Amino acid sequence: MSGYIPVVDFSAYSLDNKRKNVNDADLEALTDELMQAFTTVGFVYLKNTGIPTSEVNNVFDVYDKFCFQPEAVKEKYSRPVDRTAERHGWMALEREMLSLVGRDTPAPGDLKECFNIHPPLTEGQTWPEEIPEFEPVMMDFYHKCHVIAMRLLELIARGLGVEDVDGFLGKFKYVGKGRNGTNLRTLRYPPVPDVIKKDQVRCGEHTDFGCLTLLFQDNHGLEVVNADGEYVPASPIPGTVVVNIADTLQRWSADKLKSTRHRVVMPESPEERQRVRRSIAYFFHCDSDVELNCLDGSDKYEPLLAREYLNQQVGATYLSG
Ligand SMILES: O=C(O)CCC(=O)C(=O)O
Ligand SMILES: [Fe+2]
Repeated sequence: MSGYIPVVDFSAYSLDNKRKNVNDADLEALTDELMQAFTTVGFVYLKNTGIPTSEVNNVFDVYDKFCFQPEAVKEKYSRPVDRTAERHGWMALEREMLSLVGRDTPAPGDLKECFNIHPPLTEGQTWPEEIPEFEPVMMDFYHKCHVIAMRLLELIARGLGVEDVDGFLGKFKYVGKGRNGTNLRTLRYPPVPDVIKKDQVRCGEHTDFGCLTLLFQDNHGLEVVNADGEYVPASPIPGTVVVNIADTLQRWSADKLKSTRHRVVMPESPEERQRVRRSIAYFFHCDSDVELNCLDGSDKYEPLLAREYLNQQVGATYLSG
């Protein structure tokens, strides 16, 4: 733990706290702390969110169960290769390469296996019937993340001085209902094989596309770029969730909020290389048809639909195959 990423106590606005019981002075202090971090580092560790660790572990276990299914079963839930398809479904090892947008040298696929959950399911999409608890466990977790993300967003809007905070929150009304890119992704990085391809990593260097990301992790490997452009570890701290600003919110805030590059590296020691890494990312997006006008009233960026911006960002990312 480098100490570079601050730990912020979210008790004042945790899931256990009903909105009407929340103390405004506490929220203001929390907002200041979050803004300090999100305008510089772009990342925080959030503790006391009210999401129990047992539920996080349950999501890891349910996804493990899926990963241990025969390949033919998993294939049934494979996400279509078509880049324009909705982001729902399973992606096999090496199927995706996350790397900086615009990078032009092809790199090997990431050594990870992930499942994107993007409700509501549309035609042809199904929940894994082999694991009956998959849908309820994932959806319950999705809803908890949604509440935390909305609360964070409200504080960020206040911190940015947005006048119509409710109006701003209203630009996220289709989360989980369609016309919105929010998705929950479970990830499993298997033990590192003896032979790997040149430049192959667990998850390539990138920034996230949406507005905010919540990331739960059980093992080392995540690294975040610091102010000097160097990677520092963002190792798991028990009981916390990593939260970071993503590209859409950076652009929308006219770069006041920072979307910071990060990656997941291979462990060095032979013992560590044998350890699986599991993580869960909740990618929180605004509604697809929102027009991104700089929230500070400036014209730093041209107005652009969130959907169009997302498509630009996603374009260079997915390996077909
Ligand atoms: O697995 C992780 O910890 C990071 C994954 C990630 O950054 C992503 O999928 O955007
Ligand atoms: Fe990421």
